[in-house]
Amino acid sequence: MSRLLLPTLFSISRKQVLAASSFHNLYGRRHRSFVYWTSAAMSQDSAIGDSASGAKTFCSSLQDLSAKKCVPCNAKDLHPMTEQSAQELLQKVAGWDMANDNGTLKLHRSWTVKSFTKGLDFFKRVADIAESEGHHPDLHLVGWNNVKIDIWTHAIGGLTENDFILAAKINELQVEDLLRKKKVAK
Ligand SMILES: C[C@H](O)[C@H](O)[C@H]1CNC2=NC(N)=NC(=O)C2=N1
Repeated sequence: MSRLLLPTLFSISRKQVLAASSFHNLYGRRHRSFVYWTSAAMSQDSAIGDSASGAKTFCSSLQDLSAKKCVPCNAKDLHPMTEQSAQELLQKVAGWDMANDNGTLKLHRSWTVKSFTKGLDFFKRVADIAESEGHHPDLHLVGWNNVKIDIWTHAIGGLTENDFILAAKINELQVEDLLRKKKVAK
């Protein structure tokens, strides 16, 4: 990144980010990465409040979700993410879907495990992450070997970046030993 660009990038304020975003909304979305950056910046802001400069937001939005930490859900300026921002972040959590449950956006993913007890082992591995993040999923074990997980931020009745961070960390779990082998089509 050229030296000239770096200071300007690090001096971007939230207002400039929002102006740039509306510019892009008005004049088409030629640079998907920029739109991603803007929406991620806003969703990042909504998660941690107004950052003093775009720099912190800019840097953190480049960070991989699984390397980030969840913030306390009682943070006063935590707001539900817009469906558009959620769609952008959904691209970063492979295997997860988003559903609108009576107006509440939620993340959802399911797995087939080898046995009922392997399903409980799966829950334990997820629980360890949830406890360390202070952010918790809804866990379901149905039909004895189907693990289904829903994630949303209960405190605000919608999706925040916390939910995507938790989903990304669940995706990093080593669970191959618990999963039923996929049937190979003959
Ligand atoms: C203070 C602390 O952040 C809250 O009690 C947490 C606990 N875990 C949580 N998990 C989820 N998914 N949503 C919440 O609102 C939530 N709140």
